Amino acid sequence: MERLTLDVNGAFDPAAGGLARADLDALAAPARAAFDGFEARRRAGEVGFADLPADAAAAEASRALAAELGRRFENLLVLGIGGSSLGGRAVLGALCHPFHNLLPQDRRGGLRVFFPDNSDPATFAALLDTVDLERTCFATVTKSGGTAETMSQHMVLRERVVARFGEEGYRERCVLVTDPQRGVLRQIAADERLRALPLGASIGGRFSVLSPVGLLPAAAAGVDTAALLAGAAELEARCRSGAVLENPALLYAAVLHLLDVRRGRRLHVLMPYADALRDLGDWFVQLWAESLGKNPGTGPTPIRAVGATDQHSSLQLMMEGPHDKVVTLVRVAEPRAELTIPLPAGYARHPDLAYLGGHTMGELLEAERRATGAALRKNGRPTISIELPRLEPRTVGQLLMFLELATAYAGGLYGVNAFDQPGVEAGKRYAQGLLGRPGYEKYRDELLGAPAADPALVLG
Ligand SMILES: O=P(O)(O)OC[C@H]1O[C@](O)(CO)[C@@H](O)[C@@H]1O
Repeated sequence: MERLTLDVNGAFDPAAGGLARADLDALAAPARAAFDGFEARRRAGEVGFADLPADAAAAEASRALAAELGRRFENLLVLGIGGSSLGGRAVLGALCHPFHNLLPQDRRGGLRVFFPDNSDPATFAALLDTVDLERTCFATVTKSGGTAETMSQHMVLRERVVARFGEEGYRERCVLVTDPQRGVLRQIAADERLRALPLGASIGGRFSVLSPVGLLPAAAAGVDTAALLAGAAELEARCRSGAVLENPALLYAAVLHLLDVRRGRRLHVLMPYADALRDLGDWFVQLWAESLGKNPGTGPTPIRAVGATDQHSSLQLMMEGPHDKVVTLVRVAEPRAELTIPLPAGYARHPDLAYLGGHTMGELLEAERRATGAALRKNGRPTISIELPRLEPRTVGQLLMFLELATAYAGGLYGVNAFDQPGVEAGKRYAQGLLGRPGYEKYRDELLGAPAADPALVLG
């Protein structure tokens, strides 16, 4: 069976300053409590992400809307930020051709999909000037409906589209994904008679990749979302035990937690040896950081890296810097494509290069992964290994659900609520005050009334 494998031996290696089995045994009861706590919230209907693979109606609605858009348009712009963008981007990165958007339509098998997830006008203006608006539709994705970055993009694009194609043309081009129960976008959907897919109240943004938030762009790009969800369901079914050695996501959460609190390894590096999982690293960073970084000063720091690229960048720090990191190395056993490295006649007499001849690039990447793991452990740095047989919708679905469940359990182990993000609100309030949002005057005044900066500390 094609399934994800987790190997935590590298976290128990004495040479790597790893854990003892007794550490894990001592965590059995807290791990079970974390599992039970999550399951209780799930049963109460508070936290719904683990049940998304079973939501056939949501999946079908996403597929149907994607198919409809695909018949009429060539480009899809996904307007969203954070969890309303990163999940879809991770799925497309993992499963589509690396240059999906550059391929001709007959080789793409779906729409071109863009994720302009920032309110940086330079990028957004360039994107709008580049795509053919006639052939472009857009999905405005925001659970709250009020995210300034997303809604600013929506309002800019809406104006252009209405100016060129009229209200009817706007209605054809714009779809929404939002919470059907609350938020201003729900009201706009009704007022403007826009098609909207629901994002249930129990699905937090960063846990929404298997909801219409991730499924709509994935289906639009041609990903087999049924297989993606089937893989997620398979992984969820493997995680129905509160016994740490019977539940892979619970074991992963437990080992990372123990390495933090017992060994001071509070920087958690996720390092896939596959370019296709680069964006998944960004998705994981939001998942782990927003879920676990909570008052009062709790939480590990997630870091994303990519092998072998980061062997020539941050690896030096991981290898010899502070003993505060654990590296999860992700292997994809069978690369999507393979290239044999030829040995030109003139190179054979250079032993520094000749050894490469006849190997495949996949063999090189795999040797680097094995070697880097071994070197890290020998240097006193613990590692964890995750392996996928290959990158396909089922295995990627497994990986997504694995990391989501691990995050939920880790919340219990750290004693924090993994499903809120109060810390991001303070900055939003100040920004909205500066922009003149009614009711936010006191935040503007507080910001502008802050003690004057010391000019001696400003150079330039
Ligand atoms: O989907 P929304 O409500 O626009 O939120 C976008 C993102 O903003 C946050 O609320 C804060 O960064 C994230 O949790 C969320 O994924």
